[in-house]
Amino acid sequence: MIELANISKKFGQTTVLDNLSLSVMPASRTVIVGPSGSGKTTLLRILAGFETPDSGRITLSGTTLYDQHTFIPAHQRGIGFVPQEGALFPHMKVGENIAYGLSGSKEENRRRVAELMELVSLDTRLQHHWPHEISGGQQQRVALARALAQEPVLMLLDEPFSALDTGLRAATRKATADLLAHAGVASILVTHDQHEALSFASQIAVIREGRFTQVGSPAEVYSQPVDEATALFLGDALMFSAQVNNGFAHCELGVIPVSQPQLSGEWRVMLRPEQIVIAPDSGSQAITISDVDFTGYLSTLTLSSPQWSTPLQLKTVSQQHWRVGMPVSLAVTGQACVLAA
Ligand SMILES: Nc1ncnc2c1ncn2[C@@H]1O[C@H](COP(=O)(O)OP(=O)(O)OP(=O)(O)O)[C@@H](O)[C@H]1O
Repeated sequence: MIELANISKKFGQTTVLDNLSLSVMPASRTVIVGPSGSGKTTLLRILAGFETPDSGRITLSGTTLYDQHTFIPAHQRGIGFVPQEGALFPHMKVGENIAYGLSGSKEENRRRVAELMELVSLDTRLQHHWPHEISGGQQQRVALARALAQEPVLMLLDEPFSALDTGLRAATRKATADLLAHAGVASILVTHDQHEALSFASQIAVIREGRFTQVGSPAEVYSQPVDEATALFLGDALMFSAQVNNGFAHCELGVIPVSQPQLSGEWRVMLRPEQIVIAPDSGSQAITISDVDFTGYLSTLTLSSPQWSTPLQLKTVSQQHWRVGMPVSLAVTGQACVLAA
């Protein structure tokens, strides 16, 4: 539905976006995730029409929004934009904020505002409040309702939940995802929070230094990251040097099947911590717990073995019976991922 092809952008001498291409399907949820300064906001602003790229092409449902000869301005793109906090006009009441840009009669607009407030689960009585009189989560819903009022086919969300505390953030994120799915609106969410990315997305695009390092489903990008930086960006990971052949990695943890059986040679391989099962074991394996860092639901165990060059740190669900000095055995479930770099 929206296609970006070879989008590049420089600010002065600095390349901020470097030849980015991406396809977003109708009614899908794409998340662009990457560290601070990697170009996420710049890309969203280019899509919205607030910024012009230096080269490339953007099309929406077959219509060219940008190329060397075309620039469709923001208000004609049919794209909604919900920025970070502070999105509401402070001098307008909630209802006026939502109605901003509606072109119907007073009565029609009043009805539409009420409909939109219901859609985003806001009490319609709040329309008479000033933005500063409502909570951060409610303000974000107002911003979303205002963007939905334009009936966009694509919604751009620039870290819209970042000012909310953890519980409200997860609830608002879920409500927004459900709402957009119900309305059949495709969305592109920008975040530097990996949990948010994995939870919201049907497609994740990982961006680093203005380039997409990987685009895929959350499960794919999480379990099959292309490189160490992408692996670590999306969650805890254990990396090992391994000799790979015939579909197996031979490493300090033993012999583990790999997900890319066509590869052979010396590689780094990755496991997610939940792939490792720890059991008390006084047998011959001689792995011992040398430290337990208890943080509630999760603990970080330091595990040592005379056969290993360095101890292994493993974040895992806490167990009461763990003690320093305890002998354990490890079992690996699933496949290790061979990392390209
Ligand atoms: N208008 C501008 N003029 C000059 N440089 C800019 C401009 N806008 C952004 N930049 C630079 O472009 C780079 C990418 O910025 P951008 O805001 O797109 O990153 P981001 O990934 O959204 O970061 P964050 O997660 O911190 O919001 C940064 O180095 C930033 O300083």
